[in-house]
Amino acid sequence: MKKKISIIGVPMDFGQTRRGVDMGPSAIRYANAVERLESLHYEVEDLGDIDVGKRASVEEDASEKLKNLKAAAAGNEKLALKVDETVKEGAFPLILGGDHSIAIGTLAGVAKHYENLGVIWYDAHGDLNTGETSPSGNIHGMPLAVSLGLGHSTLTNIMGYSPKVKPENIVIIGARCLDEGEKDLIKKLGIKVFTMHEIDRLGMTKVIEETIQYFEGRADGVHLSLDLDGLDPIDAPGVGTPVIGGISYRESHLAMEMLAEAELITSAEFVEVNPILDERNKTAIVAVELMGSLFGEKLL
Ligand SMILES: NC(=[NH2+])NCCC[C@H](N)C(=O)O
Ligand SMILES: [Mn+2]
Ligand SMILES: [Mn+2]
Repeated sequence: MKKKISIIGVPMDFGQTRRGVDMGPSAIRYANAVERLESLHYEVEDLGDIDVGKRASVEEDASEKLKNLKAAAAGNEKLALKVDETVKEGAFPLILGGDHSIAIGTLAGVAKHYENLGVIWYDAHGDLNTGETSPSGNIHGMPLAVSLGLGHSTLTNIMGYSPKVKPENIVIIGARCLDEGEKDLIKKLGIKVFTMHEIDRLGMTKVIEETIQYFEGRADGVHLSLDLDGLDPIDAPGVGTPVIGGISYRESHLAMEMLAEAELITSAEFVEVNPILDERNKTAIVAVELMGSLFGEKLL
């Protein structure tokens, strides 16, 4: 039977302050995401974009540290409902961002269908901040904490349950920029992290082998949350918070190919593509190429 992939775009930019990341879903579609997956013999349904509203349409509380909190929460509520529907239907949810705050909605919609949802957080950052530890107030730096049940209740309560994931079911890959509070939380909760140091030292093959092993017998599904800034800015320049010294294009393909072979991933999102900061849509094109590998594309 042909597996069905349901694509959901989320033109969200409330989670940070740079403009343009709301155009990420369009840029990824223009890079032929649907055609690419269809060529791999999947049934692909593009459900269009979630209506996240305009910046000025919601009145925000001026004393709130979390920027655009109400607007971000409302958009994520809608996304969570849509994702929930696609999982119920038996389709593979593939979410196109948008800034990384959308992982709050994605995980809210996915995690209720699993006893022990695993999460691979492919990212230069930990996104483990709360209002107390965040240096910026940007919600895109908080989604993993929120999914652990930490942070503002407006966000943790989305879909009416919390936490969405357990610390022992998370693997972070590509970290090279962590705030102090995030480092403390990682140590306190014992979250598994492959920093760039481990990737250099072990090689990506070993990193993904260990990741797959780690989830064996532990997780009943695994969500891949891929922030394009996990890659080196040379390969993925169109992101709002680039950090040099990242995962290479080749290493990323290898990672996706190994995950495809292991048939581990049950939902995925590709986030932080900002066409305004990009070079000739390069970052969106890389995202689509990685999707190809994740869904089993091979040269021969
Ligand atoms: N999804 C991202 N690109 N997150 C970047 C977060 C940067 C920084 N740690 C912050 O909390 O503001
Ligand atoms: Mn990041
Ligand atoms: Mn991120």
